[in-house]
Formats: sequence, structure tokens, C-alpha cells
Amino acid sequence: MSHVLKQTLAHAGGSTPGRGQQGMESMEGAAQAGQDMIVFDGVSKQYGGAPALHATDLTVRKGEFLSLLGPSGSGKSTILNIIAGSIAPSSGRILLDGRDVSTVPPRDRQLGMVFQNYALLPHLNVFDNVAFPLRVRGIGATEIRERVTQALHRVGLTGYEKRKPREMSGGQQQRVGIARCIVYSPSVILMDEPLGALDKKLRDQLQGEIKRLHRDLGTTLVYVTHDQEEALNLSDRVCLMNGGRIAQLGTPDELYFEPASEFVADFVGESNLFEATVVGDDTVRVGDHWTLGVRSTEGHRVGQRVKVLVRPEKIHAAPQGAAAGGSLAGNHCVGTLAQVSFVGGMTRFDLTLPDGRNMIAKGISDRAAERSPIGCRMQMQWSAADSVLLKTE
Ligand SMILES: Nc1ncnc2c1ncn2[C@@H]1O[C@H](COP(=O)(O)OP(=O)(O)OP(=O)(O)O)[C@@H](O)[C@H]1O
Repeated sequence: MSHVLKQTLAHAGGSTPGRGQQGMESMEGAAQAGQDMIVFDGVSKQYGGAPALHATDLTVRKGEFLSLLGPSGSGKSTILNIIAGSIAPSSGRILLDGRDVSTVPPRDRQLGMVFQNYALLPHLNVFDNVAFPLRVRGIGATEIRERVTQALHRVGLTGYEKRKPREMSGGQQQRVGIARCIVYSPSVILMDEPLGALDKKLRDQLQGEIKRLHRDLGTTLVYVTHDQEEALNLSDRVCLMNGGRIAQLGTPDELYFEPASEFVADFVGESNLFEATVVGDDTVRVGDHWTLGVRSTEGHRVGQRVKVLVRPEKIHAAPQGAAAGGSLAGNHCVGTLAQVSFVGGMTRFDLTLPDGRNMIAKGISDRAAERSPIGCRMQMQWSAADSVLLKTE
């Protein structure tokens, strides 16, 4: 039996909290119960002295959809597995709904898990796979039938009860995995790259279903992904990891428009980044002559080196001489068109500025602009309010 399958069964086989577990509730932990569902208090993990997770404080609120996003090896699965109890932290405390569970085994944490490889029992049909966690809890046959029927209905699999996992597509198998998780109403659902094995179209569809499910159930959900679009689309908040540390924790909007660092700006979406020097209030200079207005230089001194972020969709690009699109008073420059492409209803312009810098601009598809020949002169405009200074690292 695979390690993952064993883990799943351990979770699925959890009993209701016993006396021993309640005895572990510390007074301090109980006092923190309230809006916080999961609390990491200085939690770290080392493997033979190498840190997989540096000492981390993290709070997941009740009912929240929190994504753990980051490149490979950044510590996402380590956090998820520490919450699940399948990895013991090297230091720190974990509170679940105010209760210190640092030493509570996985089966007693009342969590649901969904894995990338579904981890279904191949010899059982869909009904029995979903019923499994209820059977190990000793629930009666009538209630099992009701709850399995309802869980399968929620994931759109009514009528598939008798199928074996191998007779189903990847997307359907993952729906079974989700039904098996929600059937026993866990207070927290942990999903580890649940859509990682599916193609883009199915991923998009199941993303919508997971989002709806989360809204309907109101359960706290922690979701590991390395796909930034998925994280931004699904989450109330995103916890972006880098090298075993939290790079930024915030709403998708905050990460996208107010990234805390160049790493965050780069990882989440596309960006134009300019090295610049602060030359006055809300004004910076790029290179020798180019002066830009920025949203704010508060907290920076004149002469300080900074990086300025402008998201491509905030830059309006048009062939030089064409009517300007709106009044984006503030910043402008000219350049030559290096490439134009049509991506999902947007036109993307890759531009080269006179000093050799590259710039990306994106806008709602514009037929006239799209027909602009490569090498033509383009004029770009954007507002100072959309030029954000990044904190220097
Ligand atoms: N059992 C282990 N023994 C030694 N090192 C480990 C072990 N498990 C994880 N690590 C290391 O800990 C770090 C964090 O791993 P983790 O699995 O949390 O990353 P991740 O962000 O989930 O990556 P991925 O997206 O590739 O799954 C990595 O450097 C990894 O090599």
C-alpha cells in the first residue's frame, strides 16, 4: 500500500475526538478559539539540519480559502502535512480551532484530505469508496446511504455509484476523492495539488466546482498549488512561499497590485520592473533622463535606489499618432513594436524602448492596434497611480 494511501486511510479512519485528545486542550489554546481555525506559532521543520520550513507564524481564519503557492521545494507541502499531522514539526505549536494539536495524531485531527493522485481504493466501487470513512466511524447503513448520495450529488456524480475507479476519467476520479473527503463533514479540508494531474480545460471546470463547494459548505480550506492563476482565482487569501519562508500573505488583489518584493511581483503575473532613483515626492528617474510619476514615495528618501512595478494591463499602447485611449495623464514613452499576440481576448504588445529596455503592455483586444506592423513606433501611456515602488530587498 502506498504511503499516500496509508495517509488517506488514516485521515478517513479518524474517530470522533476522544477523552485523551480533549485532555490535551490547553487553557491557552482554548482562549484563542474564535475566528482562527488554524494557527502556526513559530512552526519550523528541518531535515538533518536543512530547513524545509523556517520558524513560521500563520493564521487561517474559519471558513477561509487559503492557497499555499510557491515554486517547487518552497515548503508548501511541508505546511500542509504539518497541519495534517503526517509531518511532526521541529519546533513550534499548531492550534486547530483553539486546541493545541501539536502532538495529536492525524486520525484525531478531524481533517479531510484530497490528493493529486486521488488515492482511491481500486477494488471498491464509487459508493463504497465514498462510504469508507463513514463505515470506519461505525455509522449506520441508512445514514451512510443518505450521506454518500448527497456527497455524490454535490460533486455531480449521481448515477456513478457502481463504477470502479478505473472505469472513470481523471476528473471523475478526483470528484470521487472530493466526495469521500466531504462526506464526513470535516472542519478543515486540505487539498494537495488536487487538479495537478488534469488537463487545462478540466482544471478550469473543477476549479469552478471546488470554489462553489467551498462556498456551499463554508469549510476552512487549505489548498496547495504552484499555479498562480489557480491560486488567485480560488482563494480568499494566498500565502506565497519562497525558500521555506512566507514571501507574502494577502488577498489575490494585494499580491498582484501591491507585491511586497520583486519575487512576489515576478511570481504572481507578468510585470514591468524598472530600476530607478527617487528624485522627489512621488517622482523617480529611470536611467539618465526618464522621469516617472509613481503612486507614492513615502518611506523613501531622495537618491534612494528603488524598483518600480507597472502591470502590463495598466499600460495603454497604440501606434504613434493614433488617438490616445482615455486620459492616462502621468507617464508616457515611445518604443518600437517587437511582437504582438492575441491571448484570451487580450492583445499583448512586446515593446522595445529607445534605451533597449523591454516593456509589455496588454489591453482588451483592439483590431486596429493588432494590425500594427512589427517595428512600428508605438506610444505608451499609464497613470502614476499604477506605478508602484517595491520594497528594496
Ligand atoms: N522527507 C524529506 N527529507 C529531506 N528533505 C525533505 C523531505 N521532504 C521535503 N524535503 C525538503 O524540504 C523542502 C520543502 O519541501 P516541500 O515538499 O514542502 O516543497 P513544496 O513547495 O511542496 O514543493 P513541490 O511543489 O515540489 O511539491 C524541499 O527542499 C525538500 O527537498
